[in-house]
Amino acid sequence: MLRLTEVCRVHGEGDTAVHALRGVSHEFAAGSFTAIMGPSGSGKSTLLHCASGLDTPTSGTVQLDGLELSALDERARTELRRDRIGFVFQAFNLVASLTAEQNVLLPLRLAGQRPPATLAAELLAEVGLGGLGQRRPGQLSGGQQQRVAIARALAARPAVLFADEPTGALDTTTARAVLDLFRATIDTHRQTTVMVTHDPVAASAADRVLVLADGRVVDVLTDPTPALVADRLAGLGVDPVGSEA
Ligand SMILES: Nc1ncnc2c1ncn2[C@@H]1O[C@H](COP(=O)(O)OP(=O)(O)OP(=O)(O)O)[C@@H](O)[C@H]1O
Repeated sequence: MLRLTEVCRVHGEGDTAVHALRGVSHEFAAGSFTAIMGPSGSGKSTLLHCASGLDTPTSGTVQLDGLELSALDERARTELRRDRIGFVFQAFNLVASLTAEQNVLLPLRLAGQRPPATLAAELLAEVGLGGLGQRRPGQLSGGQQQRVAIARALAARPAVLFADEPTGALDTTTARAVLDLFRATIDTHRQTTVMVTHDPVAASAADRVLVLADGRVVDVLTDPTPALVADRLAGLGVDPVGSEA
């Protein structure tokens, strides 16, 4: 389980200090799928970075399965990110010169492991890309590239998967397929999944939606529908369609 307790993050000091998070507490149950929403500047990225150990809270704690991230030194935190946490980004971040299979195995290889030759093909088959393992990113569609990125993120069988606008660069149908893939992999592997999104439709694929405003959790929506999410955001002055970058 991933637990945030009174997490605050202040950028800068004195007059120019920005309070990006102002005491966020939340438990992300093992195997749950949570979307993070909120107006621009409300602290979504900062929350993702603090929860994943990429950034350190100014105060408060982040615990993954009882292990407190801020108590670890930088090296131990890097190892924890590598072994227990997966990341998926809007821009896919694949290496253009490598094949899909090589991209999927790259993090494991960089960690000094020698994964079995069949692992990449298995992971790619799992995300619906069986037979495309020898293609390079430039020979794949956007949705297929995001599937490669998801297979790569899942290669180490992480406890938590963080996704930052994973459908932001995809058309509606492809986005839906990627969200369905998240759900299928959660059902199979039970990885806790946390996704930042501006899209109420994407958010409604999650079990619950955490709504941030001005660095605080102002709402938690369970069994979200696109209409409910859009309505809640409109109440915060956000135009969900207009805010979709
Ligand atoms: N490195 C930084 N230095 C100073 N201020 C920062 C830094 N990173 C973020 N901030 C500020 O912290 C606040 C929260 O930023 P954050 O990026 O977490 O918001 P967000 O909800 O992800 O926004 P968006 O939807 O626009 O991506 C903003 O006011 C932002 O300007």
